[in-house]
Amino acid sequence: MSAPPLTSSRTLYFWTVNILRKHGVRPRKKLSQNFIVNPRIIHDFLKHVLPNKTLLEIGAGIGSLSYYLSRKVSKYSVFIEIDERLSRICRDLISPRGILINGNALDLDWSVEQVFSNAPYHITSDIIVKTARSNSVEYAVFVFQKDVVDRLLARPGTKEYGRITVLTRLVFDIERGPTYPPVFFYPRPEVSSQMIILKRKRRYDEVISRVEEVTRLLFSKRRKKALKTIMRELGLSIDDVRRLGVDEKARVYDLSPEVFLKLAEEII
Ligand SMILES: C[S@@+](CC[C@H](N)C(=O)[O-])C[C@H]1O[C@@H](n2cnc3c(N)ncnc32)[C@H](O)[C@@H]1O
Repeated sequence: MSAPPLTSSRTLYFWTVNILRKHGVRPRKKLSQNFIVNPRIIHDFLKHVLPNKTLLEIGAGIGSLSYYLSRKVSKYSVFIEIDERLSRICRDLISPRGILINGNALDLDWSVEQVFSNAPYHITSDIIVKTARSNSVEYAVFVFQKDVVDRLLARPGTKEYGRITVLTRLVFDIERGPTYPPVFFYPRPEVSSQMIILKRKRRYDEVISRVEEVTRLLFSKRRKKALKTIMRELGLSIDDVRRLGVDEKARVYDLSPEVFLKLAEEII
């Protein structure tokens, strides 16, 4: 099979549509199958590859990105695709050093150092949590729907701020990448997408696991006064909560990631 052409969006678009047609594949919406048809996204991903580190791509699709990722790393690379119709196509495109697995990425072990994905939108939160929990992963580059990136970077006290923001901010340094309009994908998704780069700054340990538990308990009451909610849900005294720097007037969703970390350390 010919290499995915990166000369123009027109050639990559026709290459993609022709392969899908040749194999009789209709993209499945419920698997978030929106393929990259603009080479700029592939170039942007490739800029971030660390050639001497093991690599995983989640949702390899027909292999447009996998082809290049598998050739850019000198160590082994793994490509996971849930849809058998697509994994058969992708298998022929990745380099002989790459391994293609037909399966659900969420059920498999991610023992690699870097993760790349034009992510299937219906499982973005699961992907972020699994990336955080997989300590071997030092580095991850994702394309998500733009509103997901906004949530990861949201400030306390905003409606986008939530559990996933707290977890991501504690575990990773986060960098916002370029934005891509729907026309960069086939079929076109409804909204724009954005690249995000995550660099691990902290291991997922017992404390971070406790942070997940604390945010689960507290964010179910996100608009309630933080002080009372913490006392009730975590069984801490008013003095303990004040000592941790929780403002009397703050609501749960006003608390910074660092305060959630202190709460987790307090109850461990
Ligand atoms: C947005 S498409 C990206 C396809 C390709 N990497 C590209 O960029 O053109 C997401 C891909 O993830 C696959 N996928 C969806 N859920 C998955 C899962 N749980 N595990 C592995 N792959 C999955 C879909 O079948 C689809 O091919």
